Amino acid sequence: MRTLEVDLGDRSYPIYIGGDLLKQAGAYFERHGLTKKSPVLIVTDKNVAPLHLHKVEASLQASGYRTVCHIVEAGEPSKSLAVFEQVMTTAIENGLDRKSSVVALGGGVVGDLAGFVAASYMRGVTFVQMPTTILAHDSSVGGKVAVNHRLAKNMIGAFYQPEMVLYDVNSLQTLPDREVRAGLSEMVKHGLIWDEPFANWCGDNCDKLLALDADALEYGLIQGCGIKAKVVATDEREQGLRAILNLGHTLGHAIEATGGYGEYLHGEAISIGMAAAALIAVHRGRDASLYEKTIQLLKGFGLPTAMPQHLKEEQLISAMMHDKKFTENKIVFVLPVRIGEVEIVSDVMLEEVRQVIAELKGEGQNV
Ligand SMILES: O=C(O)C(=O)C[C@@H](O)[C@H](O)[C@H](O)COP(=O)(O)O
Ligand SMILES: [Zn+2]
Repeated sequence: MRTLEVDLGDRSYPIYIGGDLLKQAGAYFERHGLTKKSPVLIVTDKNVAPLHLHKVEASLQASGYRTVCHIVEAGEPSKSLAVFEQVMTTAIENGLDRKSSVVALGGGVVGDLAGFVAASYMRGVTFVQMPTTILAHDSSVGGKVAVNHRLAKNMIGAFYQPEMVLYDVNSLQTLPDREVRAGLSEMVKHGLIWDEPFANWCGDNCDKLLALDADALEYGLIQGCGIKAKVVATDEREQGLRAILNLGHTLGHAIEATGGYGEYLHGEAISIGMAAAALIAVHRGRDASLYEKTIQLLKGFGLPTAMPQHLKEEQLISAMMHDKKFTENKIVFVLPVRIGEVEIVSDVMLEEVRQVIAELKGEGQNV
């Protein structure tokens, strides 16, 4: 088991990464001094519940905790205000109080939803992240919690840090192939924004990662979480540096919203977004090899890098304009400088984006 620290002063917290941690949930709760007098709400989804819920419940109950569960539909549509209200109802009806904890057992959707419940219930209760996907190595660290609005992704939310992240890597072994690839998209992103050797390592170990080789996976997750933890510790509330974690997300979020939040997984959408960012950078004078290397890396993981034909340019542009990254009439883009380094730019013109959308449509479908 490895422990990484997200260093945020008196709100610092550990990320525990290792095997069979869900079965030890009760011991970790005790280690963190979480009270046994108040109920614990576990939020999970219909895919994760049959696989992992019993382990967490059994462990917490064996340690003397009273647990309550709320199981949502799997998938992005559960990140909605309607589902948020349903989880709140469960919390109220089961007598959660200010000393209660909310556990997110699942991937990014469950983490963001449960985190926003934790941040809002009685103005904030203890939040514990138990990620069960590769993608969640990114989303479970850093405290961004939110639900979506029909018009734009993650529009209603908060910065709310967890008490701990309990990352049981064994839980990844049952992930469907599509989820594996989509999760690795965020891992590749961490290499692209921060660490060229790690980006190269991802490329070299693509087959092992896709085959869920335990050692490769654990190494990749430790590196990815480590990069994320460093960036968040430097700029918790995204006043500057933290925006680099948004590589691929400007267009990526627009693709998710335009696709109705059901068509593309987050990791797939940001893969196309990362290809777009690299192409914009090349149009602005970076070496063409930057785009080639980026898409080679993404394609190695079977990730899409072409813009789906049926997504209308105007709808994508309009979705981008509703995004948080649109301020003072400018769209903020994270653009690669080279592999392992990015810059945050706010002077990308709509014409440049239109051109790239058109060019990436010409790439054909390559999922
Ligand atoms: O933690 C961050 O900061 C990120 O940007 C990580 C992203 O991968 C993640 O998808 C995040 O939720 C996007 O945040 P948003 O502020 O653009 O909604
Ligand atoms: Zn993301």
